Amino acid sequence: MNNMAIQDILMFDETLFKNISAFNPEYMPENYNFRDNQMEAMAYALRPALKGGMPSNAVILGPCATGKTTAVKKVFDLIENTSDKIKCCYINCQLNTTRFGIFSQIHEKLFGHKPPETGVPFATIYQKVMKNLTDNDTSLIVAFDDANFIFQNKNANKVFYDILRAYEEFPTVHTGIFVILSELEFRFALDKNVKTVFIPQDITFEPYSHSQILSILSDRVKMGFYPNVISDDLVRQISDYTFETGDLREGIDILRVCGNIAESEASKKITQKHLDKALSKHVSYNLLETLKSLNDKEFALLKLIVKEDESINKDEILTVTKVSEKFKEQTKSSYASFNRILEKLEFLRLVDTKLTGKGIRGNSRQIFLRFDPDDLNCTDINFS
Ligand SMILES: Nc1ncnc2c1ncn2[C@@H]1O[C@H](COP(=O)(O)OP(=O)(O)OP(=O)(O)O)[C@@H](O)[C@H]1O
Repeated sequence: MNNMAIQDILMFDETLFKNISAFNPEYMPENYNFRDNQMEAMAYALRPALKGGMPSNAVILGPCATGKTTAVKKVFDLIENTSDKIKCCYINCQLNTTRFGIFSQIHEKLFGHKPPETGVPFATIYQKVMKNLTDNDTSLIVAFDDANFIFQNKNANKVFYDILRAYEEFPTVHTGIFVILSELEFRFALDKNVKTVFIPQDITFEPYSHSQILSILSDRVKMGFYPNVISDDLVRQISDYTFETGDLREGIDILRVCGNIAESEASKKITQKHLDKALSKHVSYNLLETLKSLNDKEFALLKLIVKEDESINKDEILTVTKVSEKFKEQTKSSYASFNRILEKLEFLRLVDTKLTGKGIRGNSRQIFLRFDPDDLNCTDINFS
């Protein structure tokens, strides 16, 4: 392609998107329906803190993309616009799993900047945060989104105690936590980990019905595209697909991909052909996000498993021992470190392992991939 053609693409300013950010994962929809009961329950939990009392803790539970994060952020915004007596801090636990990391976020919320990364002990930051809350007579509510990631780090659940038991050292400080979880099994893990101090109420986000999905996607179309860019029939088809996958994010993302395909063909409308193309190259949004969240070593191990899995014969199995030896050779990691990384990949449901009944004391384990690497060919994730 010559430079002129590339410039044409960049300068081509006819767009189907009125607001392309309406299809971004972090977009805050103004029109937010179907979650009034849950948002009311959150408001009731937090209300005591407005009057100088102790807020209630809550577990916010529901499958992926049922609006939990959006609802919490909306309630937090409403609370902070109503009163300066409550500071609400939202933590993405995929990005912050250590006590220090989490308290850095709280520090930033209160002081407008993070503490230095090194040289300041955790206790100093903790004292500073709690003293600020005491001096200003403010309560602290912390929402832990995707809190299951915290259980990965053994020390991190101490952070729940750090927050919930603050009143023992700082008697006037009122604190509460919202724990956001998308799988019921983590609810039990949470009980096991912090039972003694954490007696939460459950706020449940049920999956959206077919008609609710259609309504949400139709709204998003109005926000994101110019009028008449996409027909009702196509939006209905995308809703059907979304209902089947059970993940609203997929539907929102397919709308965006359809728009991009139509635009790349200089079409003024999205057609059936564009939708078919979008669906044929669509890869699960969750899978992509999970893969992108891996650090270098985790990705290296996954890559090795993909490679080894491709190279074995149909009648062979891929064993943990074989992969661990190659991984140690490749990265000079210890066996403990390999095991930790493998556990994380299992936890993220990218791989699975099972005992084969063979090997020493029948302890040999087989590794399986839980996704098809070929599905990722048209993405920027590359295993080769
Ligand atoms: N009632 C709704 N109206 C409009 N958009 C919604 C609604 N519920 C969810 N969404 C949209 O769906 C996407 C996923 O929502 P959100 O991140 O709040 O879900 P979640 O339950 O926290 O998901 P996860 O458990 O995967 O983190 C976002 O783009 C959000 O804007």
